Amino acid sequence: MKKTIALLPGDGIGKEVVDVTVEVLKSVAEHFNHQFQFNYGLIGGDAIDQKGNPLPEETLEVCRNADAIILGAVGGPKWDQNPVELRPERGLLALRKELDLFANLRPVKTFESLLDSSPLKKEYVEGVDFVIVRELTGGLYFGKPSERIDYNGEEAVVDTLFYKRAEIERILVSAFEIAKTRRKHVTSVDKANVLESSRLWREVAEEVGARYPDVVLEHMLVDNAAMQLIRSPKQFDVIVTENMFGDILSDEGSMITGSLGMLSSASLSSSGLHLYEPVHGSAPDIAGKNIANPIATILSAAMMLRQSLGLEEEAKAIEKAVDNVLNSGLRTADLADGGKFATTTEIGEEIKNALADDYEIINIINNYS
Ligand SMILES: NC(=O)c1ccc[n+]([C@@H]2O[C@H](COP(=O)([O-])OP(=O)(O)OC[C@H]3O[C@@H](n4cnc5c(N)ncnc54)[C@H](O)[C@@H]3O)[C@@H](O)[C@H]2O)c1
Ligand SMILES: CC(C)[C@H](C(=O)O)[C@@H](O)C(=O)O
Ligand SMILES: [Mg+2]
Repeated sequence: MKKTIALLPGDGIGKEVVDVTVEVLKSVAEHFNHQFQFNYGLIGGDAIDQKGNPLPEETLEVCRNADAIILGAVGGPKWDQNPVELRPERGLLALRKELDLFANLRPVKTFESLLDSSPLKKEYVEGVDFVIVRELTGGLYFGKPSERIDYNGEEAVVDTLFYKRAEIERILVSAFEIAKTRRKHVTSVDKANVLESSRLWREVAEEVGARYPDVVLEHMLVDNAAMQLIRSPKQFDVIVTENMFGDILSDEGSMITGSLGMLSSASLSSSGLHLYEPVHGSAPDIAGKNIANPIATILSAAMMLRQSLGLEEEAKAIEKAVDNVLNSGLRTADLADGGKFATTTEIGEEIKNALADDYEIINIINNYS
């Protein structure tokens, strides 16, 4: 199979984790006889420095001509004082909007070998398996006005939480469709006791829910949801929520697995061109040290193989290799609890080795069948 993958490493550890992920994908391509063409694009701070624009037109073209997109992360202190249109995050938001990447899936699933790495007690995290379906192209992130204003001579500021009914409906439909393939339970998270946007959200959730009689719909206020994620995370199957609530709850959810460096994501569009990225950011505090955990990005690549390229066996091979490496006790610093740790590139190498062992087994089985 011949496929084109757009690579947008971005800033900070984004580059380090994407580099390692590409090596893993090359190994998969070689062994499963695929041709992956990797086309790079600039985004974020790097793009501002080189092109004066956090999302240059060339990058959009690279994405539009690809079968799928992998992104590292954007941002860093170097650009934090820039005017809003020259902030790295603007590049990512513009990309999400341009490509209509409205459904952000963030699976939170614990790994047996990492049960002791979570700050939560083992009995609370064992068996946790839910997915956050985060609306990604609306809400507070995109509503206008969003600006500083003069309010009767006083400095003031306004951000706008804006949703069209259809935008709420399509993300809820996505959540229910996903729930149908899982444990058939949707928790719709909102702040309906305060926000009008949440009251419309709840109304639409009820309407969409009625079309899925086999799926249980539950509403939960976001402050309670933040608490329930820690108190009893196993109760969740599919959490669907608006853009900013999803951003916050997914970073919180990541700690159930032990580290933000473990959480992968897929941003799905209406057009079929999807983007895959770790949930974490550019981590300026550890950038350039070769100590970042690349697993979130590697698992995002597995999601890409499954969802965008239809390569289920290859996706499973990566997930199994990650599992094997973690089972062997190897950890990046974020999971090593102050003990001995492996570097970003070492983890990548070990995942490639684990893949190679797996291919060998596949070959042996094929030769005997
Ligand atoms: N999708 C994205 O591109 C994205 C996401 C979040 C934040 N950001 C940007 O990243 C910059 C830094 O933001 P932040 O520090 O709040 O969030 P962050 O996610 O970059 O880092 C938060 C903490 O988690 C650690 N961490 C994150 N990923 C890790 C990994 N793979 N391995 C080990 N440790 C990891 C970091 O070292 C840091 O201590 C900001 O400019 C922000 O806008 C970008
Ligand atoms: C960098 C930032 C714009 C982004 C977001 O808030 O969506 C990030 O935190 C994420 O979770 O992907
Ligand atoms: Mg975030």
